[in-house]
Amino acid sequence: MLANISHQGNSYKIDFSHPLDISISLRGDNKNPMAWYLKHPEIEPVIDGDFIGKVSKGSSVNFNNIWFNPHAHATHTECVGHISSETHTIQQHLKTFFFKAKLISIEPQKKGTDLVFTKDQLQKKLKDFNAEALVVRTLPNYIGKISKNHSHTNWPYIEEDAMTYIRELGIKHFLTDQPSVDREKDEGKLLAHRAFWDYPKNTRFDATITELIYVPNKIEDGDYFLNLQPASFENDAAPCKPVLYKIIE
Ligand SMILES: N[C@@H](CC(=O)c1ccccc1NC=O)C(=O)O
Repeated sequence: MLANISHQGNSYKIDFSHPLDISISLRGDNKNPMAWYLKHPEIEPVIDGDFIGKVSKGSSVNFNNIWFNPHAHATHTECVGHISSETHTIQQHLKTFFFKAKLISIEPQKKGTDLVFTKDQLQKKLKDFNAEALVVRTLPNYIGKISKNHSHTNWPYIEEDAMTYIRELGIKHFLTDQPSVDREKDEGKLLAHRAFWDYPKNTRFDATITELIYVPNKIEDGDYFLNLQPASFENDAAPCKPVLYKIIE
């Protein structure tokens, strides 16, 4: 199914029959990715007296409860409500779901004991940037990311001035394969989150950060359209299935 898209004075063609899924599918065992010191999600049949919600145990339907945390376990999209004292939900603030996007791959730089994404690295990759969404794939990239336990790993993070640069480029939606854009243990500073949303000075309520994506190596760096579709939750963050579409012409 082909679509012709007019976007800011330009025409593009994409093929809806070739989606490039960059989400991680959530599972109820320790092969699910984990962060923030939680154990893995649970997907278990409802048990109520003699009833077990499992066809193989005599029920007419499979009927599971699911326990998970969007920030710790799922490809998830968050709004400024993640760091604000007032309540803001992703459902309230994200109202459109299709964006021009750029995918770049960056190997973070060593800085003391940390690995960081710098402004300089971004500037080199985003010279003639013209999109609403930026997807950053961390190098090295490997399939083990879909079942990694990130807790206590001090993952790579975005430096504050690099995130300010991202905001100043007008990027509304930022996607990363890390559990956070900030340092794992940062005494609650959350400098990159604050810089991205410009919180609390000039808050960008319609801007989002999507974390814990996985971009398979077969997807090349370049320009795409992005369908960013968090599930409808009245919460600061919701599980999400971001999907890229290659621009054919
Ligand atoms: N880096 C913060 C902690 C933090 O961001 C956090 C801690 C527990 C659960 C979730 C967190 N952030 C999630 O997106 C800190 O060190 O205080």
